[in-house]
Amino acid sequence: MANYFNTLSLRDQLTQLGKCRFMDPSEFADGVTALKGKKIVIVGCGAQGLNQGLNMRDSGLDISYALREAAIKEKRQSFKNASENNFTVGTYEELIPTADLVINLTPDKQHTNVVSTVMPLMKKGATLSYSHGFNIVEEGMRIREDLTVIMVAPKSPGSEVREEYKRGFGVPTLIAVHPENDPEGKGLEQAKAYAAGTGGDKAGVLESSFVAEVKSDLMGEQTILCGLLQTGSILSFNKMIEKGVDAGYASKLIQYGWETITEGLKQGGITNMMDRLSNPAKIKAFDLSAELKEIMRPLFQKHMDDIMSGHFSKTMMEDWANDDKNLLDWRAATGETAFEKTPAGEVSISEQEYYDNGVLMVAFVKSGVELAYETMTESGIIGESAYYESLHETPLIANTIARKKLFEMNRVISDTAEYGCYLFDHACKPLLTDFMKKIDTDVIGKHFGEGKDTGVDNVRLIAVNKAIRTHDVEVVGARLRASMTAMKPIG
Ligand SMILES: NC(=O)C1=CN([C@@H]2O[C@H](COP(=O)(O)OP(=O)(O)OC[C@H]3O[C@@H](n4cnc5c(N)ncnc54)[C@H](OP(=O)(O)O)[C@@H]3O)[C@@H](O)[C@H]2O)C=CC1
Ligand SMILES: CC[C@](O)(C(C)=O)C(=O)O
Ligand SMILES: [Mg+2]
Ligand SMILES: [Mg+2]
Repeated sequence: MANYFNTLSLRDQLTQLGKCRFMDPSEFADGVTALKGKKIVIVGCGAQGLNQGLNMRDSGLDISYALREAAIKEKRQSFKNASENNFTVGTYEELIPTADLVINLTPDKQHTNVVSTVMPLMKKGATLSYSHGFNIVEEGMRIREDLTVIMVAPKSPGSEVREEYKRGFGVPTLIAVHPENDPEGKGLEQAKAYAAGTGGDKAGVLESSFVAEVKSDLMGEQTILCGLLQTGSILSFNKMIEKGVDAGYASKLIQYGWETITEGLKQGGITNMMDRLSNPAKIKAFDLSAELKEIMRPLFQKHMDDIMSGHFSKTMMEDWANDDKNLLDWRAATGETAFEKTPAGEVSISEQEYYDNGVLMVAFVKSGVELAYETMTESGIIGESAYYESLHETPLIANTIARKKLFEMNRVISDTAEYGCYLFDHACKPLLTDFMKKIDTDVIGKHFGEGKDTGVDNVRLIAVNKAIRTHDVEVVGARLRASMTAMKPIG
């Protein structure tokens, strides 16, 4: 199998990378009708499998789970997830031949194996769906010509897919139809109905392509969403310990700080997050962020280049073939960091204190969101896609760190995201050595400017505010957030 993206002409690569249309809510007027009464079988019942299935069943669809025999016999977690929620569970042989739609929600590493096993069992004219297109785009998986191939990719961890649905909304979702597999022209209608079933249509759906989803998803998760939150956590914690800040306080500031400051991001973008700081702290965060952007830009560009060329997927697949040696070593090393091992102290930290004592964290978030957005859009990915994969999803990932630190983040995200996160973190930490030498507790651990003159130069403040507000991620973000709030909850 050859990397599908690399087999395309440059013109086709650019067309597919640039495919991105924000769909009008009226396009979802038929809801789940295109899948109503159809037999839907989900393969795998993990982070995405369970939560998407629960939402679709609550939306009136017929969902069951096909698991490998050993998982059923040994009553593994996937079996418990499905059976304890009263879903029908069966083997591939029992359920796949009956399915109109087979949804593959197993880890990306297993897709070639799973799809090769499932495909011969699928009935003629059925549909196969993915929530991430790695297998199609990076591995070049070829699917039987009579089958329709679609993608419905929630821009969120599975836990949030369910929580947002229960709140009456959903998470933004990318949908796509594989251009090589739409023999009956029904792919888009089915993908729309599936997105409506998960609640995605209530938060905004982009009609995209497998190529655009894969290249933007990999870039977001490796850099701002997971990689930089990991690097920022470890470096900020170590600095506070070096400077004598109480370990329990430092641990709590980081564990819950990302969630608190990115709540500001979620509500009103980088502008609002920065506006939560005092004027002098805002200017300091702006300057730190500019410095961070200069240092990290080549690393962000390397990640994007390696994702585009297929180098990233090639090296990750080599690790798969090597029994996940790098992944497992990096996972173990993360578990041994002082941040992971130090419990959050029983101290009270007010919402505002997370901003005032976490100016460096604000600078990390601003630099990472802007760099990820800039690097993606410079490579042909459309602003809306880049927004979802940078600014929009950062608070959702920050929520996972608040639950159980980096362990929880890396447990909840896909194995592909976890691998990319560690890869970035191991390259980024050494790059920031000199930068971190200059950092003191005024920007991490203590209140910035406490007891000092809070005056600022008006001209500088106006220039800083203008630069923050006119960044393209803010312009695109304000438009998308306005359309999300205009959408109605699930009826
Ligand atoms: N994690 C996330 O939040 C997101 C994930 N995605 C995508 O969703 C897909 C699923 O990822 P995710 O939910 O993280 O996966 P998980 O690792 O959470 O789920 C794994 C599931 O697949 C089953 N499984 C594992 N290995 C095999 C195998 N060899 N054969 C058959 N079944 C197997 C497991 O069951 P058992 O081992 O018990 O048999 C389990 O039910 C991926 O394509 C991912 O990129 C997209 C957006 C976000
Ligand atoms: C951010 C990681 C992700 O892409 C996701 C939750 O969207 C993943 O692969 O887990
Ligand atoms: Mg993703
Ligand atoms: Mg991903």
